[in-house]
Amino acid sequence: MLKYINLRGQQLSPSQLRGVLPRAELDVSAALEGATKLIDEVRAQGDAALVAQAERFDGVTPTHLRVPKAELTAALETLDPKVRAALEEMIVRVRKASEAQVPPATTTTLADGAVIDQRWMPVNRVGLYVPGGKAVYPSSVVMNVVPAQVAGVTSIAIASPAQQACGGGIHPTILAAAELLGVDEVYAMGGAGAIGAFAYGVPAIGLDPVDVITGPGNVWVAAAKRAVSAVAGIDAEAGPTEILVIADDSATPAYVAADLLSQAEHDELAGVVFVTDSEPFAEQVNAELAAQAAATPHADRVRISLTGSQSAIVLVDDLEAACAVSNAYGPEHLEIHTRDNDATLAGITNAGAIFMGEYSPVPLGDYIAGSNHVLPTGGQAAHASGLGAYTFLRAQQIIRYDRAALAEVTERIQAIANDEDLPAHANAVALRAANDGA
Ligand SMILES: NC(=O)c1ccc[n+]([C@@H]2O[C@H](COP(=O)([O-])OP(=O)(O)OC[C@H]3O[C@@H](n4cnc5c(N)ncnc54)[C@H](O)[C@@H]3O)[C@@H](O)[C@H]2O)c1
Ligand SMILES: N[C@H](CO)Cc1c[nH]c[nH+]1
Ligand SMILES: [Zn+2]
Repeated sequence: MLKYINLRGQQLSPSQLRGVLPRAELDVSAALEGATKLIDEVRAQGDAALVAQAERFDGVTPTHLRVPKAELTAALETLDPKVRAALEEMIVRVRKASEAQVPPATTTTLADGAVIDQRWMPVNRVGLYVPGGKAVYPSSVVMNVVPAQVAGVTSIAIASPAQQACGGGIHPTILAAAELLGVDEVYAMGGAGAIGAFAYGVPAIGLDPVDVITGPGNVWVAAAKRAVSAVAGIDAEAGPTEILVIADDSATPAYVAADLLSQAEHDELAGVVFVTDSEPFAEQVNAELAAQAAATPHADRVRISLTGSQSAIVLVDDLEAACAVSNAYGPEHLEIHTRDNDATLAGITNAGAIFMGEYSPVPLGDYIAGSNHVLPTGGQAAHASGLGAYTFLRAQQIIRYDRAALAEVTERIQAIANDEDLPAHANAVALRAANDGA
């Protein structure tokens, strides 16, 4: 089912590894031009472009671009109680874990009367994207909204594509999740156009520009976030899902295969990579995968994902080499199924989230572990974090020096300022020293 890349007996550098590891042909860079055109349409034509894009890509005219409050209320009232209970548990766990992501304010005293405070300020307004193309993602409402609320953001807008199956409305479970969390600014708009609408605003529907845009999405959404990132802050690009599993022959083939399959069902562009030091075990997992893939409801999508250029089994000499492969790839999700999982973890540097052992599969993190499922893709785990309360916070330093503390460093400031040929800087402190008779 998965093709093999055999790296045994080779000592490759991280950049050489990146050259041979699988990646999707349609990546964010390739989608950038198309996404930018869709954003430009929204900038120029506002709501008319959003409606035209929904008709073109979602095959439906949105009933309203701005969802009326009554629809949100009705969606929660009619929500299946079991789904409501699951959402509520997810909210509780994600909120607890997100609260641990707010750094404390600090005060550092450098000398008498010389103090630097650091505080963490939430941004004012955010636009949160909730995907809704091949699947609908009420869980992403929770994963976006809860950390924003924990950070203290007061103005929250949500966007999700209009659904043909819902007659041009947003899927009711998404609306119910928004209502459960007390968010009532919800727009039926999807893809790159929705990201453009958040970044630049759409006055005709009362949508003001936001400071930060977060949330997962397909390659067009991820490209649009990159395109607007000079205008609004973004989280990681969080594009088509990826899973990389490191396993040795102590693991259970059916579990490894099921977890690989779980992420393949998101998108034909989903990346599925399995790294192992055991060829017989690789064959068992591949056979399991073929059997499970044939029987899964989204078999067509899964087959395209598993056989695409972005998916493979990578054979390595040992688990140290497996970690090197994983670090070079920088997966969104890394699962570790080895005899000594913590020893393997010690070799890992780059990953969006790490799932340890047979009983911590990725779908646990997708829904209810308490961790956030909005995670960096396309190798961005090398420099980016998953979504968290910190995504909505800015560190601000507050400088408090009194007269004596400034006098103590005046000479040093003058020395550096003059060396940089910035004498007005030197003068600003010299003036105070002169006034104080120093
Ligand atoms: N990395 C993460 O944290 C994470 C989390 C959850 C989901 N995901 C990913 O989110 C994605 C969800 O994708 P989806 O498609 O189901 O929903 P989506 O809402 O992201 O995308 C649907 C929208 O894409 C646009 N679109 C569709 N075809 C297009 C085309 N040819 N050109 C331009 N725009 C087009 C349309 O505007 C449509 O409304 C999947 O790839 C999934 O793997 C990622
Ligand atoms: N696996 C996705 C993150 O890449 C998140 C998700 C939401 N629903 C199901 N799965
Ligand atoms: Zn998932």
